[in-house]
Amino acid sequence: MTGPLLVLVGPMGVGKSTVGHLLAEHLGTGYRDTDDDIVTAEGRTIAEIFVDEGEEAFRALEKRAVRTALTEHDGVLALGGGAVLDADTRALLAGQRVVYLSMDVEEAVRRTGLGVARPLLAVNPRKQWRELMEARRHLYEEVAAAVVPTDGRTPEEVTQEVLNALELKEA
Ligand SMILES: Nc1ncnc2c1ncn2[C@@H]1O[C@H](COP(=O)(O)OP(=O)(O)O)[C@@H](O)[C@H]1O
Ligand SMILES: O=C(O)C1=C[C@@H](OP(=O)(O)O)[C@@H](O)[C@H](O)C1
Ligand SMILES: [Mg+2]
Repeated sequence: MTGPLLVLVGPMGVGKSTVGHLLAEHLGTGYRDTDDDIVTAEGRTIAEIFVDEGEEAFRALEKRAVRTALTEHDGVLALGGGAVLDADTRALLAGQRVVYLSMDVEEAVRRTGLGVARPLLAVNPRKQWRELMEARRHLYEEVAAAVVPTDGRTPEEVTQEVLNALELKEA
């Protein structure tokens, strides 16, 4: 199997970026995040892209960024929370070691707060998060080889659970 050592999916704020960095450290490999790739390539924040061009345009950039990263990167890869909405992306993930980091709604609201960094949660985050999860939960489950709940766990504990779930040894 080629491609990343593992891929993290899950909703906004679940800790994909935080845990992804820790996993890369523990595994002695590189970390890559498709949101960061898009920001670097575009020279704009995710929020700016949403405001300037809308979600559809962001999804097109995201789709390309995920495909490129899956080809180029052999370490830990974190995707944006909505990447699994795209059917072609889900097909590409079918051959990968994908971990779904999950959490409940109260934890989600605590972690994402009310900031503007995540435009999809800018108004009424609790309701929006519930609706997003209704639409996405089955997609995360579909692509995942393992599900790791993060509620009440520190990023370090989540990292260990991911390593255990995939039976990966630390470097
Ligand atoms: N296991 C955890 N417990 C508590 N807070 C966490 C945990 N994982 C991440 N966080 C915090 O939640 C916020 C979102 O984390 P982030 O890694 O950016 O999530 P994602 O990339 O999935 O959107 C950050 O403030 C981070 O410090
Ligand atoms: O769930 C989503 O649709 C999104 C998640 C974000 O990434 P994180 O999951 O890393 O916050 C980012 O890609 C964008 O704001 C849209
Ligand atoms: Mg992230």
